Amino acid sequence: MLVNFSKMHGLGNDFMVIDNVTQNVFFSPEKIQQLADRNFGIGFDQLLMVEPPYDPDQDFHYRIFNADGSEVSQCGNGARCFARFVKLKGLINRNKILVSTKAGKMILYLEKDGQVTVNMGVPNFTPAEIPLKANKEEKTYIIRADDNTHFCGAVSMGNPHCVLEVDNTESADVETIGPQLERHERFPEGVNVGFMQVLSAEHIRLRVFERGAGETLACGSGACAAVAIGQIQGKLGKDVRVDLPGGRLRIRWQGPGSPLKMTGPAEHVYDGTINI
Ligand SMILES: N[C@@H](CCC[C@H](N)C(=O)O)C(=O)O
Repeated sequence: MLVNFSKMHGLGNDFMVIDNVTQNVFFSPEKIQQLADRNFGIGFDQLLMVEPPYDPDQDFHYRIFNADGSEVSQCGNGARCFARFVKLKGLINRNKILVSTKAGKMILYLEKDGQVTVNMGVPNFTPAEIPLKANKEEKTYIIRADDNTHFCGAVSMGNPHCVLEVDNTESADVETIGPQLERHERFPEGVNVGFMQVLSAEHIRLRVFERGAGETLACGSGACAAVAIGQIQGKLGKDVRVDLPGGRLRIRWQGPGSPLKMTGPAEHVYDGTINI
């Protein structure tokens, strides 16, 4: 069977994107791992499947799979690439796109300057809904791993995130602490781990060790999580520039109860066909 796909990226967080509106493609977790392999496959952090809407008031449904084959409910950089993809492929001709994911509904806007803005919904700090094992909601949780104590904020952006403040993202021990917290027993579904350096109330640096993919050049939902957590901890303002290894995002959040907005680029790299 021949499968058409596009290779895309959002700030170097890269994707294989499949139109499952006009095709009928199914991959097992093992097949996804094989395709994600950077030496033996196409190579990507996440696979994005664009599907017909499950709900009549939406334009599309969008499924997300990590490089390890696990299906997840949110991907911020992927959402921007999804919006660019459906327009590029003529699946829609509007600049406002309504989409559902496993996490709920999102609204995406293709901006005149080529950037994409995503309404990421309301950040959810309720421990059971992140999910995080905790007796009560806190701004900062103390988590012990391998004789080390970590102070981190936690939030669901439709997927689970914890964020640690560091003095310098360049020297942060992302490779050790990332995997320790990713599968920590306090996070029953695993967690994406952000390392945030606060430069000012309007500017942070961020590295993210992603659940199911390892450290990526950028994580959109991770950037949203860092700003939401930084704001409730009193460190950040309402409009924040987030510098990730792959580039910059703008995150705007009016505070608890409001939806958070992310703006950034979405790039098409090439189209391909594989014989499965
Ligand atoms: N790269 C993404 C997040 C992808 C999913 C994540 N690894 C998870 O397991 O929740 C983004 O840009 O948000």
